[in-house]
Amino acid sequence: MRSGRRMENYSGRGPAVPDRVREWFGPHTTSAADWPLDALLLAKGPVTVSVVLPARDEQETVGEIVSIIRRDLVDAVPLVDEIVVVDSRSTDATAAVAAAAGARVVHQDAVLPGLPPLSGKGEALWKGLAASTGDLVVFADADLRNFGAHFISGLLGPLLTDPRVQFVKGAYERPLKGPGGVVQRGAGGRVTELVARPLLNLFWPELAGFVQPLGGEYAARRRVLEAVPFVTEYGVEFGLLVDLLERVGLDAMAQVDLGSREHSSQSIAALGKMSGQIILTAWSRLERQGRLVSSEPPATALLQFAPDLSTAVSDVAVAERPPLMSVVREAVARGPEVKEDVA
Ligand SMILES: O=c1ccn([C@@H]2O[C@H](COP(=O)(O)OP(=O)(O)O[C@H]3O[C@H](CO)[C@@H](O)[C@H](O)[C@H]3O)[C@@H](O)[C@H]2O)c(=O)[nH]1
Ligand SMILES: O=C(O)[C@H](O)COP(=O)(O)O
Repeated sequence: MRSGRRMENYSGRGPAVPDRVREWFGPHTTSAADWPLDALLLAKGPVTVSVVLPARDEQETVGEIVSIIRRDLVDAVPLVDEIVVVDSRSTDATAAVAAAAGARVVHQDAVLPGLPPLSGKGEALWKGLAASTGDLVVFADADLRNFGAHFISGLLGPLLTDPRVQFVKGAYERPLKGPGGVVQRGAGGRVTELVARPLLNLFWPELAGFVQPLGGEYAARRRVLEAVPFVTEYGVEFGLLVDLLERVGLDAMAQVDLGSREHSSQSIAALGKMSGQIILTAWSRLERQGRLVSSEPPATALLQFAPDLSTAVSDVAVAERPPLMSVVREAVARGPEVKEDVA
């Protein structure tokens, strides 16, 4: 593995970074600039790469993202072999825009149609995994507003050059657009900072060195992704980190600094629901790991208040898809036709 970044402390006081995290961070954290395209192409050989973009109502951004990947990583250099957009029940022109830009579009509910449909981002990713074929799979959100090809090539660097690496997560600075469009550097990622990072530090401190544990840009070897469950909704990234830690160990996980990442922010109410889904995902992993024994399952209804104190109740329950490998094995045992793509 390349030599990476040193971990800097904000101040010398207070509790120290755990040795395990500090030792991991340096050699396992690189920057996109460390992975030039010519070096990646040399390393690629016969390995195939799929980019999978989950998209629900992303007609404003998905076209440009697909076009950039096509132009820079398919036409200019043969780094990416397929671009799959998973249309996640969009009600806008996402599917048409993505197809016009050169992606293969699959509809979330049309992949593995024999299974009862589930919902949310985790389901879109799992279906995208089923509908794609590359040895390496790169996931990226379809709502990025400052997308560049380095988001994809950077994530591929450690996987193409080091056989020990199984999973690579994007790291970045996240600006937040506040009232009046004023951009605050480093203020984005509110669920990350208020929910996910504290949960990880408290219960899976080995994962504390991941700069953006919830980020939607990450890549992995197909065989590893097919061997772990996918939590539905917005629990998917948290669940994958915890499950992959258990399956492959921290030293097979890496991160790459991709610079700055801008996306379309959701409302506080929507982020509250996302937080509920992440907390329930953490709960499920604590239970599964035998670290929490409860007499009753958590409630899954979230009551929220508007400024006029009117109320809304939503269900923040998450479900789970089993490792894709087990589903494909079962389907093969049953007979042909496991996948269907509908453009
Ligand atoms: O039902 C859904 C919901 C979202 N998406 C897509 O998933 C991506 C990320 O969704 P978004 O609503 O933009 O999530 P964020 O508010 O940005 O949430 C952050 O935190 C989430 C929880 O970890 C991660 O899933 C996201 O990738 C990460 O950007 C986008 O392309 C969406 O179109 C779907 O495909 N189906
Ligand atoms: O990852 C997160 O924490 C959520 O997507 C919220 O991000 P935001 O605060 O940048 O909107």
